[in-house]
Amino acid sequence: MELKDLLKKVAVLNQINFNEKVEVTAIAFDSRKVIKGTLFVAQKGVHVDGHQYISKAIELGAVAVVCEEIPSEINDAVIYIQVKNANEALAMLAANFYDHPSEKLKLVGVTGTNGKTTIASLLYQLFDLLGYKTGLLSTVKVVIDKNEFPATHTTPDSLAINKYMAAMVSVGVDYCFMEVSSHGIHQERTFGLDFNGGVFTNITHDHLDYHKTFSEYRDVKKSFFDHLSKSAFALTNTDDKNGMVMLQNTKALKKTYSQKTLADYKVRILEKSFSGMLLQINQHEVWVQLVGGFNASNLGAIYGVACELGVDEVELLTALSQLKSVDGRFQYQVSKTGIVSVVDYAHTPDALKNILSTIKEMVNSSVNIITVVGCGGDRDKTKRPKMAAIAAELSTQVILTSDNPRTEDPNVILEEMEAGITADKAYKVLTISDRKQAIKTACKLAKKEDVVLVAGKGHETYQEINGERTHFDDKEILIETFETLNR
Ligand SMILES: CC(=O)N[C@H]1[C@@H](OP(=O)(O)OP(=O)(O)OC[C@H]2O[C@@H](n3ccc(=O)[nH]c3=O)[C@H](O)[C@@H]2O)O[C@H](CO)[C@@H](O)[C@@H]1O[C@H](C)C(=O)N[C@@H](C)C(=O)N[C@H](CCC(=O)O)C(=O)O
Ligand SMILES: Nc1ncnc2c1ncn2[C@@H]1O[C@H](COP(=O)(O)OP(=O)(O)OP(=O)(O)O)[C@@H](O)[C@H]1O
Ligand SMILES: N[C@H](CCC[C@H](N)C(=O)O)C(=O)O
Ligand SMILES: [Mg+2]
Repeated sequence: MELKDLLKKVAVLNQINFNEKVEVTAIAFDSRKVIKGTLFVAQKGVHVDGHQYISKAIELGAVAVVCEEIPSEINDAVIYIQVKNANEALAMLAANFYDHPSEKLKLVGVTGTNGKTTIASLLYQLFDLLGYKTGLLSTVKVVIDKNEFPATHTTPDSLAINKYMAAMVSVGVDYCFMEVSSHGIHQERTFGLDFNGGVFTNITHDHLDYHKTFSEYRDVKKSFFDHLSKSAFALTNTDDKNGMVMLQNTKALKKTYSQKTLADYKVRILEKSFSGMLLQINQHEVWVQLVGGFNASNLGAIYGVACELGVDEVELLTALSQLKSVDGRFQYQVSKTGIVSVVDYAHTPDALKNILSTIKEMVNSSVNIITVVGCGGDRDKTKRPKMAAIAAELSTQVILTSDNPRTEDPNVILEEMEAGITADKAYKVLTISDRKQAIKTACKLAKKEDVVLVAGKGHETYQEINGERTHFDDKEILIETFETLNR
């Protein structure tokens, strides 16, 4: 593609050696991926400044460089383009390179601390059931119609987003549902995408290592709605105290969903059990196979999105009742001696509180709830004591364990979790750093009808220790353990 076409709508401050006819064959923001004919975008990252790799990129064949600061030494054979914000420039370049695929899809983004994967994946299932070709960008996987690809991020970089969306367009995908993480918004990964709608789930404690304050984290989420267009809809959860804040400055059509207050999409739980819930959504009754108050809320959002996208209500209700739980989100099984085990991706204080409250509401008071939980390394440290305290408050017994220690010492993470346990709860808490042993111990402690909750990893099939990932699957270990124990 010629450079002039690639640069459309990119806010250029300055150019050196400019030649609009130069052919660009690829775009890269990582110097290690540069090949001959590439346009290299230098981004200021969290760890290093991409500007220091400009010469490496040129060595490998970059013909043009987009950067925020022009280097002091210039190569006459290379074009330098200065921009104010390299992340935004990358997003525009990617959209131009792939011919604006987001404009050719009906695209809905889901943001919030918890529920993004659940809502986006269930929307994928729903529209697939309704017979549409559908795409999904989620924490668990990327799906292009029926083809699945592993996900690297909740919200991939803008180049990958546009590439995936172009692939969706090329196979005739109509609808695309994507998770929009706060990192994604802050790093402009979603900049310039043409959203038909946005959904806000909730905002609670997470990622305060990255965003520093809660209000900064909230404002980043809000900026997603600030940028929606007039023809899009903005659907918010008014049960969250920041729900209406998200819509304050949006030009989009404002819509609400709620379990507690009057809303455009109002949900009530009429009946609940481990096998599903009877819901009332806007005067319609529907039996769903998902459980938990938070899923009733998620289904309110899904119903709202489908209605805003024009799906027929009768068709919608039938399809809603067919939705199956998402991988690693409240996945439960019952052992042959009647012990219930639940695997859930709850890795924030709020999610852990919700999942435990949901379990408590569904069992009688004689049932023991044994929770196995850890906190990830190189992530927000302030959630550690909070998650341990919640587990101890709402469980009969707690086993604190490891969850992707990454580059941190697992024992230090566990000490930081233990700091949240008050003396009166200490009797019910064990610490077993080895996650497999922790799960096995929980299974041994459980009796008929007791519930073993293994929280934090959900769909993940690895444990990351010191940068190395080894196979680890909570569900597999539960099955294996119950089999070996013959319980
Ligand atoms: C903290 C964070 O968000 N980091 C993301 C960021 O990396 P970074 O800022 O650390 O990059 P860096 O290493 O400082 O490098 C800066 C620049 O130099 C370039 N570089 C670097 C080295 C080199 O040799 N050559 C070169 O050109 C890099 O490509 C980059 O453009 O930009 C990278 C490229 O887009 C991302 O892959 C990376 O995600 C990392 C892997 C990550 O773990 N991100 C997590 C925290 C994240 O984004 N999570 C959210 C969801 C969380 C949630 O909702 O729960 C997500 O959307 O997945
Ligand atoms: N609407 C909700 N409100 C609160 N908790 C929820 C909600 N939906 C799901 N959860 C809980 O939060 C956990 C994570 O849910 P989910 O994976 O859908 O969130 P996410 O926003 O995609 O998270 P991530 O940012 O890590 O990708 C679930 O396993 C469940 O315990
Ligand atoms: N998207 C979240 C996932 C956390 C999952 C948990 N298992 C962990 O590894 O900390 C993050 O990257 O912070
Ligand atoms: Mg997710």
